[in-house]
Order: sequence, then structure tokens, then C-alpha cells
Amino acid sequence: MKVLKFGGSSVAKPERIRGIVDILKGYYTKGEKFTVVFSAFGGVTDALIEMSALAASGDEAYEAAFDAFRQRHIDAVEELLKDEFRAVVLPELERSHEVLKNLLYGVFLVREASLRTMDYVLSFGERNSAFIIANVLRQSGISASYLDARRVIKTDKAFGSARVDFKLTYQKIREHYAQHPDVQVVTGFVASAKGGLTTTLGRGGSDYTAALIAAGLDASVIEIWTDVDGVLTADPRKVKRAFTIPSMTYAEAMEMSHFGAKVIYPPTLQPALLKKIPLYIKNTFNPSFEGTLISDHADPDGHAVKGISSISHVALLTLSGSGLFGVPGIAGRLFSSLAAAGINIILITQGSSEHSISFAVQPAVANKARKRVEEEFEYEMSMKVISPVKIEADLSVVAIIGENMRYQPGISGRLFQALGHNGINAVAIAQGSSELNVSVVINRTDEAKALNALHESFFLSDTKELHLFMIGVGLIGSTLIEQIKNQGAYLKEKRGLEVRIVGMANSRQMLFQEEGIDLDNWKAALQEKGMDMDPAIFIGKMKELNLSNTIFIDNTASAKVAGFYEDILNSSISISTPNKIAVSSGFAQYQRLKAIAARRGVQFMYETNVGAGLPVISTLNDLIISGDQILKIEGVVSGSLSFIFNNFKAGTSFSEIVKQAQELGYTEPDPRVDLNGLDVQRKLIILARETGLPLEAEDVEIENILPTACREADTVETFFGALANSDPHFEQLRAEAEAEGKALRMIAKLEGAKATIGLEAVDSDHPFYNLSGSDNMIVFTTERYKDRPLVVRGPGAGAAVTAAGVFAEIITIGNYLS
Ligand SMILES: NC(=O)c1ccc[n+]([C@@H]2O[C@H](COP(=O)([O-])OP(=O)(O)OC[C@H]3O[C@@H](n4cnc5c(N)ncnc54)[C@H](O)[C@@H]3O)[C@@H](O)[C@H]2O)c1
Ligand SMILES: N[C@@H](CCO)C(=O)O
Ligand code: NA
Repeated sequence: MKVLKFGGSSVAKPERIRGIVDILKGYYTKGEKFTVVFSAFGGVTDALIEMSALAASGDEAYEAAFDAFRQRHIDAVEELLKDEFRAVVLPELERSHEVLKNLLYGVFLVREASLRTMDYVLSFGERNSAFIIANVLRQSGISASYLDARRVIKTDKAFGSARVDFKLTYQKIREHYAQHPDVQVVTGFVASAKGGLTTTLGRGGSDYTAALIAAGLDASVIEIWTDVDGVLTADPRKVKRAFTIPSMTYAEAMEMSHFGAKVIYPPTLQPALLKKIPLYIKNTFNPSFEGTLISDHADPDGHAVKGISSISHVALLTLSGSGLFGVPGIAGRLFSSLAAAGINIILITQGSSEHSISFAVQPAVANKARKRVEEEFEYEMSMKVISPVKIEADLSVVAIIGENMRYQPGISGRLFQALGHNGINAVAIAQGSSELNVSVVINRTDEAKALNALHESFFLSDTKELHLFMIGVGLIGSTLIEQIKNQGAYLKEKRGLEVRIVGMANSRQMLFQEEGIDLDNWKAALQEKGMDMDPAIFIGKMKELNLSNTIFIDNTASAKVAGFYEDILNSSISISTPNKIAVSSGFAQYQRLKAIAARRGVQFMYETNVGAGLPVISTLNDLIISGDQILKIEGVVSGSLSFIFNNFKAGTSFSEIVKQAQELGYTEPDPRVDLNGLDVQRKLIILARETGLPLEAEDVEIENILPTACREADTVETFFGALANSDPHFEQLRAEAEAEGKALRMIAKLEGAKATIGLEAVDSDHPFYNLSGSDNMIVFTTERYKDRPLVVRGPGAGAAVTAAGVFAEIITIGNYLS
């Protein structure tokens, strides 16, 4: 025997009831034996409560509410039943409506709706629905009859939430079903007490009805039909990628429901649980879907963590002081005082130092709880051995739930890593030794981020979403976007990474789309839908969205944007940037940013600051961490200057070649930053700092090659004019070098603490002589690479290689985040 139960949402509309008839016909034609329990039509119980409340308050509007109730059921009959059935059902229904109408009139007259009266009023909801549906089933050819559960479910007289007399109930159920072999269509929720008084079973009552009948009949299975695909791994309103849990244990289901997964209310399923009757949660709107099986068996191969859940609003209270240590009875008094005040405790934690006990309650009772506890410990507080109770509000509890956690080390490590990498602070932690759930109290603003981060870490470790916020969509930025777009499918399929650009901005506009900006149309979207750009608002929005796996990308050359790094890192958001300003400004600032990133456990990456995509900074860091001593760093580190001098041959003009370098995307947004040595200086400073030298800009000697008129030009255009005037000067330098068989190279050098940048004419046997294109070449002479130095060489500027360097960092950070 199978017991099925359909909730209110499943029978809210006549067409849904037709769907149920199809499902049941399927069972029936297969010859399966079943009985089916119905809740009242969706919304009916609330309507009955409301009309009684109106009547009890003397408001005649109850009549209109009753009329609507009556009409709704008559409409359903007319829609679902043919004439011959209607002729039987309607008069019956009208008789019952007459009783309800009189009952409400009585309530109206005496201005009172007691729990006892209410139970009777509410019973009309389930009685109507089960009665109507029983007839719809008969009409469809199923041999079925209506069972008013008051005949079999027997309770005491605790109206509103009556206690079941199990022995009597099971006996009545067995007797009834023995005499009625056809399909019994049962009213959920209602029962009766001695003297035929109508009672109800309280919250989750129809599930309870189904469980009682299943237990009474030793049913093989219970199916709870609802409007979702079973129990999901997390609340789908907060975690978009939540999915159905195929199977779980009663204990797990119990834990999930404590944390607000509203699919079932497990206490009511206790009768079935005691008899180990398995339970399916099925979707009326997706009947072929497997749903969730809840049974006695832990699935040894299943996920260690079955679900992730949360309680959105809690307050944490802490009792602390020397008066707690080694004094028995403190916890007893604390919790007794709260119990006496009727305060429910959600979570408790005490460290073994016994210095403090923290417990979470609903925020609404936090002040009352504090007051009660302070009364209880008034003496100890006056003696100053216990401190006043501390309240922390605006908190949430998130929990991971699963029976198999018990057998697996590393689960809590993973939990805290996922929280930590997303910058979520654990305010308090609780785990019972049953190891069925680990609960963490966090700030409420982090709730959704925490749920998503945990969900990703435990269920989707092979697919992860990165959320990028990108300022600067010029040459490098737009190239990066193109690369992300082209590589998207590969990353998703092969690396399980879904890269979304959630925020983007140029100096004029900014755009946010939580589901990810469409990378085929980002330019138009930014222009048409973007709002006025303000970096402070951009960063504020990024923090407010508070998405898991957030990465900030700065593709500008702006000092203003770089000024926000401290704030961003402090918000536990990782950064990747080709912008050299932050790292090459004051040494103190460089150190501070590094320290903040380390403290917050986030990444601050800027490999493209030197040699663009070439592995220069990472190589240097590898040398240093492996204990090598850096003796000298020498290099051509400007891609544009390299290109310019590599291509500056007889018959060309210097200014023309600078223009070409600009057009090829090698130069800084203002090419003078390359020509005046500032860009090279920044790179040398960065390299020196990575070796541990507290180098400042003024410590670097730069040979200036740019004539004053060029340096002082107002705009980039006037600069090019001035540069053309200086062509003869550069031609003379070139010709002199060539005459000696040499080539001009702008060389940066760091030896000991001495940092210099200068234009040198190098011989044909010099390693820098043969550079071509925008090549950079960095030569590390170290204790281990002394006779033959370590060399990194290759194109050191250009949109594709630079963007690719940033892209690689995004992936590195993404891998780190999970
Ligand atoms: N070109 C290269 O080969 C190369 C190599 C390594 C590093 N870089 C660095 O990459 C960065 C970007 O270079 P690019 O060539 O793409 O520059 P670009 O001028 O083409 O683009 C800069 C972008 O930043 C935006 N921007 C500037 N200031 C802003 C502000 N205050 N707020 C918001 N947006 C702002 C602009 O609107 C534009 O979208 C620079 O820091 C550069 O040093 C470039
Ligand atoms: N303008 C820079 C880009 C790379 O940082 C260069 O020419 O090297
Ligand atoms: Na690099």
C-alpha cells in the first residue's frame, strides 16, 4: 500500500487537480494499491481563518468572504464534474455550506471563535477538497470513496493541535481499510476527539495524516506531492544553482527543515519514521521527476554534505567573565532562566576555557533574553565576576548538513576555507558531536554570499562562478573582454570556471549586471544602459552586491582608481591589475597593500606591471623564496622603447616610429610616460621592492632623453609636434652609435641598492643588441645563476600579451578562491 499526500498548492486550481487525476490514474491502471490524502485548496485555510476573525470581531464582511469560499468550491465542481456527478455532489456541498454559514453566524453573534470552534470551521476546507476530488476520481473511472478522517484519527481535546491516540487510531484505520478496498480519498489535517468533536493536527497536519495512515497500514511508501522538485541542496531563492537532493536520511531531512527548508515538517512524519517507511518528495508539476527519497539509509557514496541552509535573522548573546570558570551550575541557571521566560535557543557555544557562553536567539527576543539573564546573574554582575550580557545583532546562521560528514575529516576545513577566501568572518561556531550539522554565525550581509560559496565548494567543486568587476575597457580592457568571451566555453567545459563580468566601467560610464554582462554587446550596453561613472560608487556597488568569488580588475593607468585598492583588499576582494601606479608609488603604500592582502587572505596580483605577460615578477619571486640571492637585475623593460630603438634605422624618423609604437598599442596612454623613463622607473622600482629593497622613485637615477619642449607640451598631439622637431637630435644619437657598430638601448639596472636607467649604445656581442619587435629582456644574475644568468625574453608590451597576463591571473585567483 502506498500513501500519497497532495498539499494545498497542488490542488489550488481545477487544472492542477486534473493533473493529479492523471498521476493517480497511472498508478491505478498499473494495479497499484494506494490511498490519497488532500489538503484544502491552496489559500482556503487562510480564508477560513480570516472569515472567522471577521465574524468574531462583528464585521459583516465575513459574509462576503464566506460567499467567495462557497463560490470557489462550486466553480471547481462545475469545472471538474459532469452533470451526473454534479447532481450528487452539489446538493451535498450546499448542505455542508449551510452548516458553515450558520456556524459563522453563531461566531458573529457571540463575537467569539474559540480554538474548538476554529477546528470545526477549518475542517470544511479539507472536507470540501477531498470530497470533490473523490468524485472527480470516480468520474475518471477510479473506484474511489471519500473518507472523512474524523472517522479514523482519534485525538484528545487539545484543540488547534490535538494529540493523537495512536493505538485507537491505528486500530480504526485498519478496520476501516479492511472494509473499504477501493481507493480511500482522505481529508488531511482533521481528526476527532471523544464525543465526535472535530479537532485538527496543527502545523504540517496533512503530512501527519499521511504518516498516521501509512503507519496504521504498514504502508510500503509515502509520497508527499508538493510544488517543488523535492528537497534542494539550498534555498533556490538565495542559491540559483541549488539542485534536488536525490536521497537523504530522516535525520538530514529533520536538520534541513529546522533551517527553514519548508518542503516537509518532519516532526509530523515521526509515525512513519518509527516504522521506517520510506518517503518520496515529488513535484505535482513535474511528476516524472524522481524527487527526493527520504529513508533510514545513509547513502555511503553520496555527498558528505547533503544540504546548506541558513537562518537569516539571529542575535547572539554572550555571557562572560571569570565567574564562569570552574563554577558548576552557571549554564544550568543561564538556560533555565531563558526557559522560564519562554525563550527558544537556536544555537549554543562555549569554549573549553569556560570564560564565556554564547547563544543565539531570535532578534525579537534578544532584549528580553538579556534582561532575564542579567536578573539571574545580578549578584555575580554586582560583584563584577560576570560582565553585562553582550548582544550582537544583524547576524545569520549558515549550516552544512549531512550524516556522512561524521566519517570524513576535512569537511570543516573546507567550510572555513570557503568562508575565509570570501572574506566572511565566523562570529561563532557550533557543531554537535552527532556531526550532523556544523553551524556558523556570520554577519547577515554575508548570508547569500556564504550560502553560495559553501554550495559551490561542497556541491559544485567542478564548476565555479567568478564575478569580475572591471574598471578600464580601453585597449587592454577590451582585449581582455574579447579573450574572456572567446575562451568562455573552454573554461566552462574543461576547467569548470564560469567567468562573468558583473561590473564594468570606463572613465565616463559604468554598468552592472548580476547575471553577467553580455560580452557580445558590452560596448553598446555600457553606452546605452550605463550610469555616470564614479569610482567610489563603482566600488560601493561591488561591495554591496557581495558576490562570492569576486575579483577586481583595474585596466586603467589611473592613480584615482589605484587609490581604492586598500579599501577593496580590506573588503576581502582580490585584485589583478596591469596598472603600475599602486605598486610603484610610495614604498609604505606598497607594503601596506601587501600586508592587507595577506591579512585578508586575498590575492593582489600585478605580474603584467613588468614585461606585460612575460613571467618576470613570478620568476623573481620563485628565485627569492627558494633562497637564491639576487646580485643584479638588468633589463630592457620598456616594450615601446625597445620597439622604437629596434626599428630606428637610417632613413626613418624617430617621431614616426614613436607614433607606430603608439598605434601598435605598446605605449602608455600618454607615450611620454615611456619616453621620459617614468614607465621604466616604475618597473625597476617594482622589481627592487619584490627583492625586498625599500626603493623610492627618487632613489632611481634616470637619464632623460626627452627634450624639454616635448616634456612640456600640453597634450599628446602637441607633444608629437614637438617630437617631430626633435627628430634631428635623435637621428644624430643614432648615427653616432651606428658609426661605432652599436645600437641604442634603454637599460634599467639594479645592482645592490643602486638603481639606474640610461640610454646605452651596446655592441653587437651584447645580449641586448639583437632584440626585435617590442621585446623585453630581463637578466637575473644571482648566487645560483652567476656565470650564466637567468634570462626572460619576449614581447613585453602589446594588448594581446598584456590582457592574457591579466587573464591568467584571474584564473589563478579563481583557483585559489575555491
Ligand atoms: N599597452 C601595454 O602593452 C601595457 C602593458 C602592461 C601594462 N599596461 C597597462 O595597462 C593599463 C591600461 O592601458 P591601455 O593601453 O588599455 O589604456 P587605455 O587608455 O586604452 O584604456 C584605459 C581605460 O581606463 C579608463 N579609465 C581611465 N581613467 C579612469 C578612471 N579614473 N575611472 C574609470 N576609468 C578610467 C578609460 O576610460 C579606458 O577605458 C595601463 O595602466 C598600462 O600601463 C599596458
Ligand atoms: N608602455 C609599456 C607597456 C608595458 O608595461 C611598455 O612600453 O613597456
Ligand atoms: Na610580467
